[in-house]
Amino acid sequence: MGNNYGYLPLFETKSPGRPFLIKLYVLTIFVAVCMIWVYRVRYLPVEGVLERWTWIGMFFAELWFSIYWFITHLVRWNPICRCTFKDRLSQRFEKDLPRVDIFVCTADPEMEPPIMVINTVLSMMAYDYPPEKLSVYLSDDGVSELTFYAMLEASRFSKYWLPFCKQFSVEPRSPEAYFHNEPLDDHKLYGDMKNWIKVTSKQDQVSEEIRKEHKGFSEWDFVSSRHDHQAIVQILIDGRDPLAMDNEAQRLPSLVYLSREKRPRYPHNVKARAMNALFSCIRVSSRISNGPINMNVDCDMYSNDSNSIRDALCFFMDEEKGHEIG
Ligand SMILES: O=c1ccn([C@@H]2O[C@H](COP(=O)(O)OP(=O)(O)O[C@H]3O[C@H](CO)[C@@H](O)[C@H](O)[C@H]3O)[C@@H](O)[C@H]2O)c(=O)[nH]1
Ligand SMILES: [Mn+2]
Repeated sequence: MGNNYGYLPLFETKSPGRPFLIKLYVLTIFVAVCMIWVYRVRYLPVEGVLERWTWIGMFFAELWFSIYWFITHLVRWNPICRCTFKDRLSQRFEKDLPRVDIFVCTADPEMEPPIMVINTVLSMMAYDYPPEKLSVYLSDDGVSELTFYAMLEASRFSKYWLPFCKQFSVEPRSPEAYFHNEPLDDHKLYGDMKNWIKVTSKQDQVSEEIRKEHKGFSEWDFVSSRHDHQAIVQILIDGRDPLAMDNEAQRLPSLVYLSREKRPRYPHNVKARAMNALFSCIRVSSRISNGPINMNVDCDMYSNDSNSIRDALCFFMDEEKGHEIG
């Protein structure tokens, strides 16, 4: 590492070029656009104030759209693509890969149903990355007991889902997306979990039986409202604990539920403040995993490629060109 003798890059920048016919097509439109400008300037009406100003108005509208069109095609004229070499990343850095903290944000259990949120969370937990170096945090601005319950279910389901993904190279690793076209009866575990969450969502409160399953539910005894409550941090899976294992006896990534403190009269600045609670000096993650690489996703965006972290690290960790991009 760091020894540039026999250095092989972790990524490559290629120019696929733009086919000649597309370039020709764009050029013909460009010539046509120029002819419209010439026409507008040459045939400006000399009589009639209204006609004259309408003509000038049309000219400026066309000018504005042509500039927009021109800029759009200028940036597409010579496209480039970047390819990563994940095998080289593994060879050089597998033992020294950095810890990665992933933050998923949610804010409203009605607009962002907990089953969707945990599908995003599960797809992040299932990244192809050393589990002891991966932590997934859910920031819940809706301070919803139901979302916490769904996270508890997800922590249990992950013990089956993660080894299943690895064994069968599942893509994408969101269970809902993967089982999309298949009857849920064939995937009983996921079907059961989904049903439980659905049934619980229909009730006003999480039942007493469920509340007994985790001490974290007691936090909700002190929640006055969505805008008035203490900070809640619950570590559902502690990846630092070597005994946190899936059902194939492999280590699991950390899974943390967080709802930042909110009090009336204090602005809570939507997602931005939630990110501060996660990232800044009072950063919750710094006390748990403190990963130098952080990633943020909205709860409605599951990962559709289990190699995304490794792809990103190829850009960050390339010894010679990494600083140009990462
Ligand atoms: O008080 C809040 C409000 C929202 N969110 C979360 O922030 C994300 C984005 O909010 P949303 O209202 O869904 O905005 P979108 O237009 O879907 O999101 C785009 O626009 C946002 C604001 O420009 C960016 O922050 C997002 O990354 C980007 O995907 C969602 O996960 C929300 O759950 C919070 O965490 N706390
Ligand atoms: Mn959104």
